[in-house]
This record gives sequence, structure tokens and C-alpha cells, in this order.
Amino acid sequence: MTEGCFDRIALIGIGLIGSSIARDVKELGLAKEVVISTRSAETLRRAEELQLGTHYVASAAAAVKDADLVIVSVPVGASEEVARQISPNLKPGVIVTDVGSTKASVIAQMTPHMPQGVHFIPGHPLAGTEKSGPDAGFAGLFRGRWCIFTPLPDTDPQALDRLKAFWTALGSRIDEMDPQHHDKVLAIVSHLPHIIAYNIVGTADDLETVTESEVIKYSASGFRDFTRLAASDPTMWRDVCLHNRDAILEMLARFSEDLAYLQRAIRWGEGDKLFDLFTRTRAIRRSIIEAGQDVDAPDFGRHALDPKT
Ligand SMILES: NC(=O)C1=CN([C@@H]2O[C@H](COP(=O)(O)OP(=O)(O)OC[C@H]3O[C@@H](n4cnc5c(N)ncnc54)[C@H](O)[C@@H]3O)[C@@H](O)[C@H]2O)C=CC1
Ligand SMILES: O=C(O)C(=O)Cc1ccc(O)cc1
Repeated sequence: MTEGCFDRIALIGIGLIGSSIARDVKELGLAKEVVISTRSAETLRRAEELQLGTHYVASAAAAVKDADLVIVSVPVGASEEVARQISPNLKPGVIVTDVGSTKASVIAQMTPHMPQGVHFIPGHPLAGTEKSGPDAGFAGLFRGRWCIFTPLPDTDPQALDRLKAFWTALGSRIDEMDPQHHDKVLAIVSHLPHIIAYNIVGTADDLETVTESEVIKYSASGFRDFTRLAASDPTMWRDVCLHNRDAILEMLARFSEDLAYLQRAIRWGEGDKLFDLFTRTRAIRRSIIEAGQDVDAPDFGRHALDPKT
């Protein structure tokens, strides 16, 4: 079989991430059959209207029958429920993976339900938007973006290679990490920025002296960037906060300390402290751009599917 291809892929959850995977699989011809299941009948109907798969099934348990790759793309808090549902129908040798934004909790929720002979390999594509649902997905979302795997100690290397080949076919760059380390890294680079965005937009919304219409009318681009993140799916982000609690609280504590330092420097007119920090952070932005990690750059991901690069 061609690298990255499977006979039958089951997609459990068909929102932004699940439907983007479905679109890529269809466009790249990575599976003969794509069976889709999701919790709500309305979303399943929409997936069928959009022709995202080849089969549409109400129950997750029925969807995974005979599948050789199962991708769970649901809010992380629903991982155990899905694992429990699909467990009896997983065929020996099947690869089960997920796309959840937190890893230790998903592993704790799903591993106990994985029968012997099933290869459960947790994963996380670092690609997305503030939108949700099957209409929000698009082909090429994962191109040039990292996909991090957090394999378990007994993960079969061949199954891991097959899954890596699948994500490579989608254009992703592959990395591996310990789940706890993943959760710490993501707490600072993804979870905290979202929490800060929810908070600053909430603060603006609560102000008595500045009206909501003024916030909307005069919002500078910095504030607008926060509103994009703060428009992200409430269920997904509630679950991320509850399921990466310790790492997020650790990073929030550090953040609050550093904010207090900044607050003090502003109060006491310590311009040199402000200038030094702002100079240091400017260098981080430059490093991101130099490392080719600027996802807003017009040519970002251009080389991902080019075999010559
Ligand atoms: N949105 C983003 O930018 C990214 C999200 N992720 C992760 O991907 C996962 C899915 O996120 P999105 O696709 O953005 O969410 P979404 O809200 O667009 O889609 C979620 C899907 O899961 C289904 N679902 C919810 N509960 C379910 C259950 N108990 N059983 C079966 N289906 C259920 C919904 O019907 C929907 O089809 C989450 O774990 C999230 O942390 C990962 C990378 C980026
Ligand atoms: O929309 C954005 O800027 C994101 O950061 C998307 C995103 C959200 C959650 C993830 O686990 C990975 C990527």
C-alpha cells in the first residue's frame, strides 16, 4: 500500500479538525473508504451534504468496525466517552489516534479502554483557527505545520511510522515528545495566549467608563488579534483548561509574577526595565520569522509537499 494510505479510515468528530483531515484524505486519495461519525445528527447530515466521507454512521461504535485507522477529533473532555464506545469494535492491528490539544489527560482517559493488539498513538496537529464545525475546515490546514506525537512506552514503531507517513502526506512536519512535556510547552505557547485573550476581551466588555461601541469602533489591531483568539470554541477551550490544569496554573503563576514586575516598573517610572523587556521580546519575534515559523507569511508551508525540499 502507498505510504500514508489506509483502506478504511474512521473519523470520530467532524468539526474544524476532523473535516480538514477528511478534505485532505479525499483530495490526496489517502483512503478507499472514509466512515464519519459524530455526536449530533445535524452535524452528520452536514458532513454528508459536504461529501466529506464515503459512509455516515450515527454511532461511533459502528463507525470503527473494520477501520484500519481511527482518528478521534472531539473536545478533549469527550475522549473517555468515545474510547469506551469504540472499544468493543476495534479490530486487532488498528491504529487509533487523536488530535487533542492536551495529551496526558487524553492518554489517561483513552488507554484503559484500548484492547490488546490495538495501536493507540496520541497526536496533536499544531494547526487550527478560531472557527469550529464541519464548514470551518479546509484542505491544506496542516501543510507546513507541526504534528506532535506522544507515543506510549510500548508503542509499536511500525504503527508509529505508518501514522507519521499519513500526517506527512497531509504536509505536516513531525515531532515526538513526552506527554507531560507536550502539555507544558503547549500551556505557554497556546493555552495561555487563549486564556489571556479571553480575559482581556472580558475585561474590555466589563468596563463601565468605556462603552462597548467604543471598544468595537476604536479597536486597534492588537486588540482585534485578541478578539480572534477569544472567539474560539467555548467547549473546546473549557476542556483544554480543565484537562491541562496543572501546567496552565504553573504558567499562569509565572505570568502573574512577570506582570506584577511590569506593573511595578510602570508605577515607578522604571523605563529601562520596560525597554529591556521589550527589546528581549522583539528578538523572539525575529527568531520565529528567521526559523520559517511565521504562519502568516504568504509563502508559509509552500515547500511542505515539495519532495525536493
Ligand atoms: N480548533 C483548533 O484550532 C484545534 C483543535 N484541536 C483539537 O481538536 C479537537 C477537535 O477540535 P475542533 O475540530 O476544533 O472542534 P469542533 O467543535 O469544530 O468539532 C468537534 C466535533 O466533535 C464532535 N463531538 C463532540 N462531542 C462528541 C462526543 N462525545 N462524541 C462524538 N463526537 C463528539 C462534535 O459534534 C464536532 O463534530 C479538540 O480536542 C481540540 O482540542 C487541535 C488542534 C487545533
Ligand atoms: O487559532 C489559533 O491561532 C490557534 O492557535 C489554533 C490552535 C488551537 C489549538 C491547538 O491545539 C492548536 C492550534
